[in-house]
Amino acid sequence: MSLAVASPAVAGAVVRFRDATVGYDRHPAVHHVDATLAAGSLTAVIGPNGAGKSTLLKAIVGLVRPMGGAVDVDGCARRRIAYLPQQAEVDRSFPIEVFDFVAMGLWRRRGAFAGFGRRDDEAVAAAIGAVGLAGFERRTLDTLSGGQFQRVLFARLSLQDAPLVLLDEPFTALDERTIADLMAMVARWHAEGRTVVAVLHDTDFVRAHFPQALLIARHLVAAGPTARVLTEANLAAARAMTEAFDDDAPVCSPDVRP
Ligand SMILES: Nc1ncnc2c1ncn2[C@@H]1O[C@H](COP(=O)(O)OP(=O)(O)OP(=O)(O)O)[C@@H](O)[C@H]1O
Repeated sequence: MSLAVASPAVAGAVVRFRDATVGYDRHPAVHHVDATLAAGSLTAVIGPNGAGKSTLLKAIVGLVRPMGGAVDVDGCARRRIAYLPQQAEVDRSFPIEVFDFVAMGLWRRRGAFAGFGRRDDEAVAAAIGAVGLAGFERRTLDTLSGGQFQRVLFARLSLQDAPLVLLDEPFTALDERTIADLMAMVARWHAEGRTVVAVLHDTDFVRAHFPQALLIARHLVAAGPTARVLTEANLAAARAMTEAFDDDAPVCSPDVRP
């Protein structure tokens, strides 16, 4: 399997959280976040269950609007962001073949009504081959294993050629080989200059592979170089903050800080 497909350098996007409070039905899930993800950075978002990690990614994509402050993306139109939701949120009962599903990555880039030429077919086949699934082109999604389906999702993401890639728990329930292959793709996107953000739970894995980290527990605990963020003191603070959080708390005033 070859993952070493050369690509030209890409200008990565910049993400800025400016006193951002984001939530649902006027109940904040994550409060007053100030942080910047630099162009070309590779950042892990880490924190306990319910800390607001997925909510932060949805705010970047524009699926959830900030209730206070702002979440700005420079250098990538929101529709061009390559976003991988948690597996549980992806419906694969739709009867579509692997080839056509991966080809949707090109549509995201060019618009649904652009013509499809031979070079596009070759690009789709190459993306499927690059994730080790050559020969699976005509299989329908519902016949794939969980790991194979995740590879298909990565193939589609790679065709989007996006300046900003957001991955929500991309390695959950995968074997070591699949994690290594997909992490190699993430590292390559980073090397190409893209800005990459991944929600992860495994702190050792983050220390080994992610130079930047953002630790949240309903509030921002720390952001910056991973070694300075993932300290025992910060991780304990994150646990304590989540345990203290009251899900039935009244609507947050954007002016009140913790
Ligand atoms: N669609 C929604 N409507 C209402 N509340 C929601 C919605 N999605 C998430 N929440 C709430 O927002 C809070 C943060 O959820 P979020 O999914 O962002 O956490 P997370 O850090 O990604 O958690 P996990 O590690 O368990 O995936 C939780 O209290 C959750 O119940």
